[in-house]
Amino acid sequence: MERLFLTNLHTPKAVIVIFGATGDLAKRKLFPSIYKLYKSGKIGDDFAVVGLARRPWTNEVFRTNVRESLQNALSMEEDTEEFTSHFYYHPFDVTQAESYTELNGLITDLESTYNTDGNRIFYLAMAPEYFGSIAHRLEEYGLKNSDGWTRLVIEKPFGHDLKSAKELNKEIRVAFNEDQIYRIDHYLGKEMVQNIEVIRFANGIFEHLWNNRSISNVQITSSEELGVEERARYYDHSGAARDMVQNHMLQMVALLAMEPPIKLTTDEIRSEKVKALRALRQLEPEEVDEYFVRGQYGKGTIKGNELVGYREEANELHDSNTETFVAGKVMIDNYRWAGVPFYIRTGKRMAEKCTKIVVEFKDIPMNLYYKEEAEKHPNLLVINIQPNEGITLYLNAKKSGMGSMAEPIQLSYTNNGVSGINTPEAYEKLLFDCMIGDTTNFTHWDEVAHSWAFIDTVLNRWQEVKADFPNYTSGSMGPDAANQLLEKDGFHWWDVAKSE
Ligand SMILES: NC(=O)C1=CN([C@@H]2O[C@H](COP(=O)(O)OP(=O)(O)OC[C@H]3O[C@@H](n4cnc5c(N)ncnc54)[C@H](OP(=O)(O)O)[C@@H]3O)[C@@H](O)[C@H]2O)C=CC1
Ligand SMILES: O=C1O[C@H](COP(=O)(O)O)[C@@H](O)[C@H](O)[C@H]1O
Repeated sequence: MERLFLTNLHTPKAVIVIFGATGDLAKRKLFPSIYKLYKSGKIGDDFAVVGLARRPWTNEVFRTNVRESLQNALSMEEDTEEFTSHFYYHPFDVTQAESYTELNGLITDLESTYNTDGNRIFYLAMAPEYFGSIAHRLEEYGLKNSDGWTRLVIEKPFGHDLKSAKELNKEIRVAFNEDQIYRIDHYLGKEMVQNIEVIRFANGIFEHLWNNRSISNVQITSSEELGVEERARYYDHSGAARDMVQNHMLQMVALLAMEPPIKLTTDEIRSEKVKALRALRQLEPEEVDEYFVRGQYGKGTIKGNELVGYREEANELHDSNTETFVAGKVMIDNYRWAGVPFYIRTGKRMAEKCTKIVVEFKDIPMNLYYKEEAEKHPNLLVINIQPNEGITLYLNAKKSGMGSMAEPIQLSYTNNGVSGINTPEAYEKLLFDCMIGDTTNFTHWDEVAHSWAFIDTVLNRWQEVKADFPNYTSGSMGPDAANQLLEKDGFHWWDVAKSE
């Protein structure tokens, strides 16, 4: 594939410094994303990447590693020599002060070689315990004193609870302003997550109905087939609530629930999201079991593969009480949403990999076109986030033939089918946003804080009471209690996957 140059406008220039460049995230997500930006002409030749980690690699070993990552992630055999010539490796221990002085020298040299105007991105793809001290040392050793802009990209998790998140934020804010901090939530880079706002606010037919008068409930599912993989150490300390709910799931809730922004600016959009998160109903500890369900997978089968349970995945997990599944009922106590439950559900080792949102509309007062009550089908708006990208609207229409009975029909839009191209990977979009200084799709501190405040109550309650795990089979859609959560409100999870 030839490299494309999409625009004559200035492409962003920067030295991108990746802390943790020998790690999994860099290899699986960051290198392929930078390559796709390069191939699509979104970044030109004025960039360099400095990879940092402790192992004693050379530039050549690093570049070979980058090439392998591209082959694996993008299944391609292209010549990437020119691209990888922009990559430099510097053995570096983040805990050693002298490393930072040497790093500053290397970046300064590369800035003149690659004409990057002193713009620097520091991407922390490392364990979170290092985030605060790295930010502090970047300031202390003058790495922020360049002629251009400096930006700090921080991976999740941002803290372990509200208290630790506040401490971390305080440490980082000593060195960087809020507008220099890019807290990544990769769901905000997904095409259809970004589309939620457009679907809502660019369509009169939805915006009029988008409230408690017309919507009975909203369901957000993000299910994974994968188990804990190689991440037992991290995951067992985290669990599904911290790993997925505090960030990705509540971000989707905020986008679905927010009021229309008065302008499409970062501040206006963020301010509306923050207001929605502020309106989350804070639970009392004794209410947690009524609103939330936790689960941990046992053994089972997915696509014909027999799989062990979570506790058998690694020695240190043998008596783990960590949840690999969460379902919850989230209430938003404001004028628009009073009384409308937002049900969320996420877990590992579930039946399929799928993220989707189902908005269920209220029934009309009288429907004469169905003989049986049970046959009636409410209108649903389904937003398919992944693996399929698109929207399906479920309506009722006349059954073909004699009579005037109704049946559900679907109006579908598939994103890939219409545009004819694969949508960019989330990290690709977010990296580009960072290079052009757009923080809209990154999480502001206030969003992080409100999300932690909400989820802390649930976690504290779970900490007190040992769960009866395992309680769902690998390959299922979670424990029965997750179904009962909706049934007691007169709803059920919509399994709309097979029909699409
Ligand atoms: N992997 C993923 O899919 C996702 C990861 N994340 C987040 O991204 C971050 C990185 O995750 P991941 O790549 O999986 O982690 P890995 O454990 O694979 O990588 C950690 C990296 O840190 C380096 N490192 C460790 N200690 C030091 C040190 N003292 N000085 C310098 N470098 C050090 C390691 O290299 P070396 O041993 O050579 O020093 C390695 O490059 C984490 O915050 C994680 O939560 C978020 C979403 C998804
Ligand atoms: O942040 C995370 O997300 C992934 C799921 O992301 P997706 O884009 O594949 O849906 C999850 O596997 C991981 O545990 C979590 O840290």
